[in-house]
Amino acid sequence: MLSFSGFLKALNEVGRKPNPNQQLAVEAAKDAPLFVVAGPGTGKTATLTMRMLKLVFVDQVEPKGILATTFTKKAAAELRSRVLGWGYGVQEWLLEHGGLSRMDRMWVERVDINQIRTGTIDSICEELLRDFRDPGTDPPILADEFVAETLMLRHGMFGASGQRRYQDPDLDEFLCSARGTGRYGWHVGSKTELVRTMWDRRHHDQLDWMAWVKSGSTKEEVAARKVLDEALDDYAVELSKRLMVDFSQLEQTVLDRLRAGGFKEFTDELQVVLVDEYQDTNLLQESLYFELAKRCDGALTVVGDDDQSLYRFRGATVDLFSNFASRYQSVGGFAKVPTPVFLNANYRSTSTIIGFVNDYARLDREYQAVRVAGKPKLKNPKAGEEEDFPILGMFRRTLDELAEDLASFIHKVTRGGGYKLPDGKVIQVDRKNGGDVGDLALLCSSPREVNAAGDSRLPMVLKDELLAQKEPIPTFNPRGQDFASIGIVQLLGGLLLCCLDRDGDAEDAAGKGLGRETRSTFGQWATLAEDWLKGTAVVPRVATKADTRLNHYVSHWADRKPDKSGAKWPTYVSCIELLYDLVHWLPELHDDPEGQVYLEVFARQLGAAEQVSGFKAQVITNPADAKLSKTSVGHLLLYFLAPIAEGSAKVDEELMDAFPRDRLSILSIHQSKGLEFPLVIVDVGSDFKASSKFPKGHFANAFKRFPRQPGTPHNLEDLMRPHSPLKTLKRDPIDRAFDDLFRQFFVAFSRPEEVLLLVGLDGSHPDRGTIRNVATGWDRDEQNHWAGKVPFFDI
Ligand SMILES: Nc1ncnc2c1ncn2[C@@H]1O[C@H](COP(=O)(O)OP(=O)(O)OP(=O)(O)O)[C@@H](O)[C@H]1O
Repeated sequence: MLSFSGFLKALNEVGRKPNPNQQLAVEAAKDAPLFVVAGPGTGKTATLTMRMLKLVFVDQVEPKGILATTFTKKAAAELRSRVLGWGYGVQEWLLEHGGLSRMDRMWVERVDINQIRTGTIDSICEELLRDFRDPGTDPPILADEFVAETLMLRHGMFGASGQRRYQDPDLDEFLCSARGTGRYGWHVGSKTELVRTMWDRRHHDQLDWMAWVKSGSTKEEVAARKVLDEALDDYAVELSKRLMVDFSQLEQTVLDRLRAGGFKEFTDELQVVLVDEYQDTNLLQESLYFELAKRCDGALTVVGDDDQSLYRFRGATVDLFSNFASRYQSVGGFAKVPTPVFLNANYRSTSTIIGFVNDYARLDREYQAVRVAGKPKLKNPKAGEEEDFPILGMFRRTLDELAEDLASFIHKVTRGGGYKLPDGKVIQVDRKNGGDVGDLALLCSSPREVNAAGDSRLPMVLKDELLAQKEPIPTFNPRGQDFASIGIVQLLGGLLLCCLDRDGDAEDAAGKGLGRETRSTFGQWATLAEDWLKGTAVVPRVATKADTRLNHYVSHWADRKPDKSGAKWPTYVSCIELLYDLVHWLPELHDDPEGQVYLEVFARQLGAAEQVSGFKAQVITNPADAKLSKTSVGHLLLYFLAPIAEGSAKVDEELMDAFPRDRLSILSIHQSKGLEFPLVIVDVGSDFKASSKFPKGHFANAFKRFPRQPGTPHNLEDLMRPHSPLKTLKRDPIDRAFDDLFRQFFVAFSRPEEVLLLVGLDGSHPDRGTIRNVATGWDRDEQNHWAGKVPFFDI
């Protein structure tokens, strides 16, 4: 058997060397349970990869006996590429220079690294259902986000028989109070999203659903829970009619089958399970992992960082990670004790940034209670070797001043001669070596361009300022606006309506299934498109003008008349053809990176319509059967265009996993998880104005900086957990809201490699303002730790 030192040598030769703590995790015995607590940039993926390769080459575990999961498709792809890249490298080196015994050589020669199973938990579950199905059965079809959202909207919220549950006053009140943030932006799309979150939690928290449904405390609440239950039932029925499962059902199905002794071929081979990003695991997933671990003698490695848990709103339960060691025994039922391993050498950031992040994590005394005990500080393995800039702060009196100065800073750094600090150091992207604006990112709690009152926020004002620079710098922020309110989206929607249903017949026929608001939105879109076609309307941020050929195209479509004489309009046309024909005339949707994302939403929603509607997104033109023709178009309105108009189909984070190099990306902090940039700008307080106009005790935007009330995820936890095996949380919901804000800024502050710039208005400056804000040094006891000793350099 190859020795561990022989393996390390091979790893070294391909340029990889675990540090001492990483080595503890890599070297641990095959069946040792491991609890790896890994701070930002400390080589989680690298360590997991090295451990898997050690299992194969040293312990001679069959690759197909190894299962590794991570949180996003992108992270899973990165893990796979490292396993294969490093794995083949090690294999080759061992065969050429490893001095292997005959037996070891036979093993190394035949082993196929490619058989290691890696993926997200969902992709693995899907794979299991596909690869290990009972003879004669088909695996279920996976309903993606767009399909699930559409079915919940059309059949859950509207109701298959036109119940219009979204208008039910009891349900409305119940949902709105669970949401807890008032009625701004409260429409059928946001209701559907919340109902889907509850559906997910029902599974994620392994709820006793019927007990929950019956547990309302007032007459109205009991009624509301009943309507909700019916909505979820209808949704489930629609999925099952189509032989579909959504993500929650997928995991539940696999868990049930595992518990019943299923997937035997797979579980007989399984030897080790490894899980990345375990801090964002939910109870359903924990149950799955424990169930899998039971099949391999408890050989479970989990890796994560409680400080970076951000997905409470999707049912993540950070305590499952923090308390892993005890849960492994008490819930998993294993006798072994997991070995804790702490990874704290941060390879990403400069010493100054690492120091700042360390202090930040320790700033709030209360927060320490929920951090993993014994967690060491991050340290810099290459301290002193690199250029180190101070943390920077840019705080201004007004939003306009801030945006102007920030745009000028960004211009200097990326297009000009650099930004010079008083000590002579210059901050500048390295354009000769491919550096560009994409080396910078602006992280905000929300990338929205306008606030609830309709006023411009930093992403909007900065965008305009950047375009006004000597060399204009475009931004990339596809989530800046409500999808349905974007000009090009409305125009494309309107053109589709003009082609599909110019006289509104199909809309009238579909009438009951469409809300009044939806029909009025359709009307606005169609008018916009018609005026634009005539040249009498401009569409915001659309430079293209309509030409006669497009006018022709739309007329022919609307009349279902081919433009070649003698030709016959086809009986069946797939709507995707229409979509791409129209897009041809709108370069904004293929040349512009934001436009490409918008087009992807249309394409995905059309894909969903194709899967869920009886007409498979076909437009039928049959003069002998006008009703059928109308119904086929009606289905496109219901399943393709209405979800867009109703705010239910939108840009989700998965649609934008690559960022253009020549634009400034504006990201939510959630989206930045797992990413790194040379220079990161964090908006810590551009939304918060201190004004004498505000009455004392006015807490504008408090939930984003110093919560006075719990947020939606905390409300949902309190509402649902009493009926979950997880039981009611002991920690106060406001404390949980604070904990989450500290985690959010911990993630933001740990993204940069070289430069961290905090920006905000003077009211948030620790010395100049009094606005309570956990991102600028305040703890929850209202003490400002940064006052008088500001940890950044003001520019
Ligand atoms: N032992 C090591 N020696 C040198 N460099 C290392 C070592 N371990 C990791 N690195 C480097 O550190 C960087 C971060 O590693 P990796 O991508 O594995 O981190 P991560 O912990 O998964 O990141 P995060 O969780 O913050 O997204 C990479 O550039 C990687 O090559």
